[in-house]
Amino acid sequence: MNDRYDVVIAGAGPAGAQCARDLAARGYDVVVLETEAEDEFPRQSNKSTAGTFPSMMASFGIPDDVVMQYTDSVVLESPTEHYVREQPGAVLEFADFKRYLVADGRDDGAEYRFEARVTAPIMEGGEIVGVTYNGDEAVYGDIVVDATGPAAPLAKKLDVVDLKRENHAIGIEYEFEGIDIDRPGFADLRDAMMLRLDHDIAPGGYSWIFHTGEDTAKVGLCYIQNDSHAQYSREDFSIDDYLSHWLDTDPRFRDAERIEGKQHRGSAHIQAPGKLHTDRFMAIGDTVPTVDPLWGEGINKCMQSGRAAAAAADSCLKHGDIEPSTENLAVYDTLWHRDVAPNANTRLLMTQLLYLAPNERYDKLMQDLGRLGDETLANANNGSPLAIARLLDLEDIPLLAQFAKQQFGFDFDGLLS
Ligand SMILES: Cc1cc2nc3c(=O)[nH]c(=O)nc-3n(C[C@H](O)[C@H](O)[C@H](O)COP(=O)(O)OP(=O)(O)OC[C@H]3O[C@@H](n4cnc5c(N)ncnc54)[C@H](O)[C@@H]3O)c2cc1C
Repeated sequence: MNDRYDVVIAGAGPAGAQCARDLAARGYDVVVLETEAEDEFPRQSNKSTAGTFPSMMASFGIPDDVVMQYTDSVVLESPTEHYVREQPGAVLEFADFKRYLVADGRDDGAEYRFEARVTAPIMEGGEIVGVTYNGDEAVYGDIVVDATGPAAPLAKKLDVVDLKRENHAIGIEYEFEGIDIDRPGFADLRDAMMLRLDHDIAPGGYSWIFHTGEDTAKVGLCYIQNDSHAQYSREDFSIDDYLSHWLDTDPRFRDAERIEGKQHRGSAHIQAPGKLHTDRFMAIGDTVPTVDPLWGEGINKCMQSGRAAAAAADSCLKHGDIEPSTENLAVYDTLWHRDVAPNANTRLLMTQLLYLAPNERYDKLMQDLGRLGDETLANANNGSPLAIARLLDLEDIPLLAQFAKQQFGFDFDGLLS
C-alpha cells in the first residue's frame, strides 16, 4: 500500500471529506484516515441534526437525495413567544450526506482508509511529516490536516489548539413521529427549523425541533457547561433528563414516539479562535473550533474551512518548490477569518450574553424582533454593533453588568447603585 501522499487528512467528517474532494479534484494524491468501519459509517460520528441552507448546498454541489426535508422558515421560540423568519433551508440525512462526500471524493481519486485511528504526528526536524495510526502503521505527506472534530489528536500534540473544558458544548437529539407539528398556541412548525431559548429546557443553551416530513421531526437540545448553565441548571439533571423533561411537559410531544435507532449525540468547543496551523499542518472543522457559537451551524463552516485549507495547500504544492511552512500556509488563516468565521470574537461575546439572559428577556427579545424585523436580526447575527445595540435596552443594564463581571472581572455594582 502507498504510504506517501501530497496531503494526509485525519477524519472523514464534513471538513475532512470536503478538503479531500477539493484536493482530489485538483489532481493531488490525498488520503483520508477515518477511525470508524466503512460498513457502518457513520456510527458514533452520525451526530448532527444537519439543518443547513441553500448556499451550502450550492457551494459544495450537494445533491437533493441527501435532503430529508426542505424548509421555508426559521422559527425562534421563547417560553411564551415566537418569531418567524422566512428563510429557505434543508434538513439533511447526515449519514447519507457523509457517505456522499466520501463517494464523490473517491470518484475524483481521493483514497479512504477506514478503521484507521490516527494517534500521533510523525516528526522530523521539528516538523510533521506524517502520522501514525492503529498503533504502528504510518503514512507520510507533504501536508497533514487534522479534521477529527473535537478529538483533535494531532492539533493538540502540535500545540495548535488548546480546547478548554469550560467551553465544551454537548448536544443530544432523537427523531420522533407523531409530533403535533402545528399545535394551536404555538408557531406552525411545518417546513420549519425551530430554535427555542428557554432555560427550563436547555439551561444556558437552546433546544430545537426540525421538521423532517408529515408528523416527524428531529428534537434535541444543547448547552455549554459554563456559568450560564450553572446559573439556570437543576441539581442532578443530565442532558438526557432535560430532554425527557421537555418531552413530558410540551403538549406537542403528547403522542410522539421515538424512531428506533435515530439518536444523535455529540459535542463541540465554543471558544475564541487561536492558532489554526503550523509548519506542514492545518487544523480544520470542529478541531479548531469552527462551529458558529450562536446557533451551532457547523456543517457549512466546517466545509468552508476544508475548502480554505485545500486552497492553502494548493498554493504551496502547485509550484513544487514552495515549502508548506507556517508563513506559506498563512493564507489559510486569512481565508478562515475572512470567509469561514468573520467576526468570530464578537459573535462569541453575543452568544455568552444571550445565554446569560433570563427567560423573561427571551420573551421580550421575540417581541422586539417582531417589531424590528429580519434585517436587524440578520445584521446582529453578522456581529454588527449597531444592530446588537438596537436589540438591547435599559432593562439590560444589570444583565450587561453581570456579563462584564463574568467576562472581564469588572464590577459595575458600585456604578449601578
Ligand atoms: C447534536 C448536534 C447537532 C448539530 N446540528 C447541526 C445542524 O443542525 N446544522 C449544522 O450546520 N451543524 C450542526 N452541528 C454541528 C456539525 O455537526 C459539526 O460542526 C460538524 O459535523 C463538524 O464537522 P467536522 O468534519 O469538523 O467534524 P466531525 O463531524 O466531528 O467529523 C470528524 C470525523 O473524524 C473521525 N475521527 C475522530 N477521531 C479520529 C481519529 N483519531 N482518527 C481518525 N478519524 C477520527 C470521526 O469518526 C468523524 O468521522 C450539530 C452538532 C451536534 C453535536
